[in-house]
Amino acid sequence: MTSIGIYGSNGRMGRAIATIAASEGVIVAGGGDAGSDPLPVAYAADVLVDFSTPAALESHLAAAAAARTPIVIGTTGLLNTHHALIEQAADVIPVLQTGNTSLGVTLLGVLVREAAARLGADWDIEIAEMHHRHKVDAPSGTALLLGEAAAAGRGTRLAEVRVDSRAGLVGARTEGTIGFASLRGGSVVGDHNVVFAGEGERIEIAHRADDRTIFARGAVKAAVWLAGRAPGRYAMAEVLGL
Ligand SMILES: NC(=O)C1=CN([C@@H]2O[C@H](COP(=O)(O)OP(=O)(O)OC[C@H]3O[C@@H](n4cnc5c(N)ncnc54)[C@H](OP(=O)(O)O)[C@@H]3O)[C@@H](O)[C@H]2O)C=CC1
Ligand SMILES: O=C(O)C1=N[C@H](C(=O)O)C[C@H](O)C1
Repeated sequence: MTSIGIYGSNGRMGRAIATIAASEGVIVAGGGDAGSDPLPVAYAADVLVDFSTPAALESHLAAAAAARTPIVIGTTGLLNTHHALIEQAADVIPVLQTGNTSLGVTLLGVLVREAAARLGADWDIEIAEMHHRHKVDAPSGTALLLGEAAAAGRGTRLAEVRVDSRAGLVGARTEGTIGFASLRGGSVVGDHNVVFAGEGERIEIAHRADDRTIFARGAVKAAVWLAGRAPGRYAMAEVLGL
């Protein structure tokens, strides 16, 4: 039976993950939150899940690497420096990082990549997301994941074509860019809409999360799947067999 340690255990996601773990016979070996030492739980658990804050990621990765414990990272708002630390950690432990652990969004990423690959660069790609009023990062990790998928479908890197927001006299749209728009309000769990806008027609592919259970279920599944793997980077699509 797999045991997990939860970084961000008192948060919205941490609590949802503990509930799903209990219902699936996965043991919660411990948790960590602001101000706690991440090392004891890293040694106590078979695998760690991190749904906390980017500022804590470095210490969580260091603890996971010291204890040689695999880690699933769901925390969003990550910078290039965090991604570099994740790459380093993956030399010694299995790491799975994703902006969205749900089955629906993981499949959406595959569909978006495929659509972007088949449609010409004259089809403009825009990604809109809406989340609850408490969310602190924008664009959402999911929107960025979908943007990466679209960029990959076009054979480019998101960093080269990303436009985060528009306000004022910004000029006409540059062909090949991928635009993002973020809305915040109420209790919205997570809505994402990818728009492919062509001349005279438009394709929209959307995902709506009704409940955090979908992320928690994916996180627990990923954790169980990751335990005992060789060091390296892994993807949610592998966990789900997509
Ligand atoms: N990948 C995915 O599928 C999903 C990712 N997320 C992401 O997960 C993250 C958490 O979301 P959510 O649960 O809603 O956020 P919450 O604000 O509800 O929870 C954050 C948790 O992180 C803890 N925390 C804060 N600072 C530290 C620290 N230094 N060390 C350890 N823990 C710390 C908080 O502890 P304390 O209460 O003590 O401050 C709290 O328990 C966000 O980045 C969010 O975008 C969310 C949903 C799905
Ligand atoms: O903060 C959230 O709530 C969510 N965060 C993730 C993101 O940034 O995409 C996943 C989900 O949309 C909910």
